[in-house]
Amino acid sequence: MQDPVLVINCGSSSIKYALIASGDAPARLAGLAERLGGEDARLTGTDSRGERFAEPLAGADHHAAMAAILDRLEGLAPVAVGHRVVHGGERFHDATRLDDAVVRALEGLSELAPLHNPANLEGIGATRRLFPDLPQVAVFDTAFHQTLPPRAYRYALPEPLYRRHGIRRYGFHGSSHAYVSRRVATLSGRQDGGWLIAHLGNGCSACAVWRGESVDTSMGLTPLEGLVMGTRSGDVDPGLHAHLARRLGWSLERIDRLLNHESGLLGLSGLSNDMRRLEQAAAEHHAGAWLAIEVFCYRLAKALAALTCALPRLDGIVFTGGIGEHAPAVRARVIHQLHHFGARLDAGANAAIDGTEGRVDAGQGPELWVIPTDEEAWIAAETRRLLESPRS
Ligand SMILES: Nc1ncnc2c1ncn2[C@@H]1O[C@H](COP(=O)(O)OP(=O)(O)O)[C@@H](O)[C@H]1O
Ligand SMILES: CC(=O)OP(=O)(O)O
Ligand SMILES: [Mg+2]
Repeated sequence: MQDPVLVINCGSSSIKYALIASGDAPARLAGLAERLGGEDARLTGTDSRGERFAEPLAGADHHAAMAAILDRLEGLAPVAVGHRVVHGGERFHDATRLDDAVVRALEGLSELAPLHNPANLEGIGATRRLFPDLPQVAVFDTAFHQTLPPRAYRYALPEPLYRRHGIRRYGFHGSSHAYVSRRVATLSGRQDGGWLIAHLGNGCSACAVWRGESVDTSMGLTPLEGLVMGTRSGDVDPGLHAHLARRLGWSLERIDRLLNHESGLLGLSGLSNDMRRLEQAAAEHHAGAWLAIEVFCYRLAKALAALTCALPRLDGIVFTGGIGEHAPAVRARVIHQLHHFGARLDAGANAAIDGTEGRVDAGQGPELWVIPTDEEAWIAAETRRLLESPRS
């Protein structure tokens, strides 16, 4: 494996990793350490022979899980580590080499992405201790959205809140939107096109991309704005916060927990945050599961329709993320609700595609694509780009 970059995507209770070689068809080893901190923690992945493995990691924390991941890399020493960092705030516009001062600045941004940045910092701390001599790079979810114009990134709030406190829309999932928009431009041959990307994972966001640049997106100051997600509410009336505080005496922490952890698909269905589980339950006539899927799809279609305003021309729509890649019924519902844009699915192609790249429109209206995202490939490429640039 040539000059491999280790990519770390640290969540609150999981670490996704990939060791990605350089070259046109880069080899990779990848895996997932999940349920960290619990007795059922485990590490699963693919080894250098392409075989799947599963290893129990009972009680392991992030540091112990990182050590187990390194054991699995079988002596393939990385030349650098690239980290996903969700929030770069006003200060970080591009991939940045990590040192003590950058880590301190990232700690200061944690309150803007409380589900994500603290976990990203755990991963950074663990790998800096394990590899004190390797260059390490932060690749920000917010970086791709640096091209948003003011009309898209400003809230209708008094100007000093923006100028003095950085209260603006930042947007997230940038590595995914960047990777997928490059990929669809290549596959479709439309480098200059206008695209809508729907990234539908546990967190969900949509992005309008014109000529390769993000021009608007559904997430805002924090990764809570916009679409309905697994456990996050997405948009609610901003008056809800004051109402809950006055009527129910709820604290800010309680409201934060409600909107980040107890809402979305989970809150609507009363059953699960997992789309697979909801589709099964809906097939068995569970009313909450039906409603959750209906609200999820309607709100997504409405957001995509609104985002067309950011594009001089709509060439196509791309679905990605676990739900976007694997749930044909969700794609079908959303496209049906966008029929007045001329969007028409090929039902057979839509049903057949599952976790692979392909076009699913009926040959008229905007092109419709499914493209599996690869945030790790984007982060590895950005890490190399930074380290190979003359200024690094
Ligand atoms: N076959 C499937 N059908 C429907 N939903 C699926 C399927 N496979 C995965 N998903 C959904 O994808 C979501 C997780 O997306 P993923 O991109 O893996 O998450 P993360 O944001 O954690 O990377 C879950 O809601 C899961 O149910
Ligand atoms: C920003 C965000 O929502 O990330 P994730 O989908 O990994 O939760
Ligand atoms: Mg994700």
